[in-house]
Amino acid sequence: MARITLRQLLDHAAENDYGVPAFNINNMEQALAIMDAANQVDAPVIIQASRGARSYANDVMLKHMMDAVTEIYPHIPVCVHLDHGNEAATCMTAIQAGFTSVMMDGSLKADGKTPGDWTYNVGVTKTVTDMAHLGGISVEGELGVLGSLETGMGDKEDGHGAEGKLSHDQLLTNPDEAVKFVQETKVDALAIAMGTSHGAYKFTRKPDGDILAMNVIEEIHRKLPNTHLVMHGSSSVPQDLQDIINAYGGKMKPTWGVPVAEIQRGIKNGVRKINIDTDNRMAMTGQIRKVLKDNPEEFDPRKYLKPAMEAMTKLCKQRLQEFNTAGQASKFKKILTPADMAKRYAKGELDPRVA
Ligand SMILES: O=C(CO)COP(=O)(O)O
Ligand SMILES: O=C[C@H](O)COP(=O)(O)O
Ligand SMILES: [Zn+2]
Ligand SMILES: [Zn+2]
Repeated sequence: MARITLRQLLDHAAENDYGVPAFNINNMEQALAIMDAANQVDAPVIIQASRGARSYANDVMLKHMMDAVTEIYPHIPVCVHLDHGNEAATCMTAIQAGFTSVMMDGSLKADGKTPGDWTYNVGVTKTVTDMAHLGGISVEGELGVLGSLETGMGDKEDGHGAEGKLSHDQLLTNPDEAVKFVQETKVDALAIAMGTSHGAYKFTRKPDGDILAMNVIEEIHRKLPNTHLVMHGSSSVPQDLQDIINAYGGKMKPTWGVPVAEIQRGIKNGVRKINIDTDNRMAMTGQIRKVLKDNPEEFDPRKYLKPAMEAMTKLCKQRLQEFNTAGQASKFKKILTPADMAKRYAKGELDPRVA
């Protein structure tokens, strides 16, 4: 049983200079596809479920799927993480369901739409870290609001995201505030805003520094060299996946995602968790479209879900290799339980170290 906390996993990643992709799941096929990839390349992995995933699949189903994958692949450390918790209660019920890590996204209020101010964000995030750490569970916070530096619009493409126009100050995490935020909340990982957004339509052109502000990450890393940084909205939206979808009846508009090279630059500068959902959605959908178009007589779901899973495994494997996560699973000597981690928090061993 190798369910690992985010904190232990990212501490290992920092010591060994790699990043860990956090892939979203909603169903068995996605869970199996991720684990197949992690197993093939000996990588630890983060599997995350959003509020939408929890209501789609049911917490009990998710809990047992996570038990199942750790039983099938006992040698692969798996962190089970809540993506974009909107309030303390959402985080606590995830912990009850067996998650080893939660995101309290206080950059937005509980409605998941209205930007939260400093006092709100620090308050709600600290409430969650205080409680979660007592049980040894890790917490990711977010400072800065995800959205486009091209248009100034928040990202509400998939339901969770700011509505309307945002200022440059909101769209770019302030490095000095990041230091204060980590000190006050004691989060284990910090998600930051620098121009990425959720979904497929991130950039209207190949991003440069004006619209994907990687320099902000570098500056935050200089001030917070010991804090694990998180990049959300980090799908690369590969052209070949857009082409497959469009070749088989899809209608995706031209778009750009986050180039892998920019993520690799982030990993050199403290980025340890990289959130990817859209690329996997596209990989699966492309294959489903292809099978159904090529074989209109087909109605056995396994006939299209199997190639969909294979395409997702291929994508996950590629990212695990590109982020140097591959080869790291067998390096873990001991997986600490949440109870072990709770003792470490209580002793102050895991308090933020601010330069
Ligand atoms: O950030 C994400 C989940 O929190 C996913 O981002 P993408 O939409 O770029 O895959
Ligand atoms: O926001 C991140 C992921 O893409 C999850 O999306 P979702 O809320 O539609 O499940
Ligand atoms: Zn999303
Ligand atoms: Zn996200």
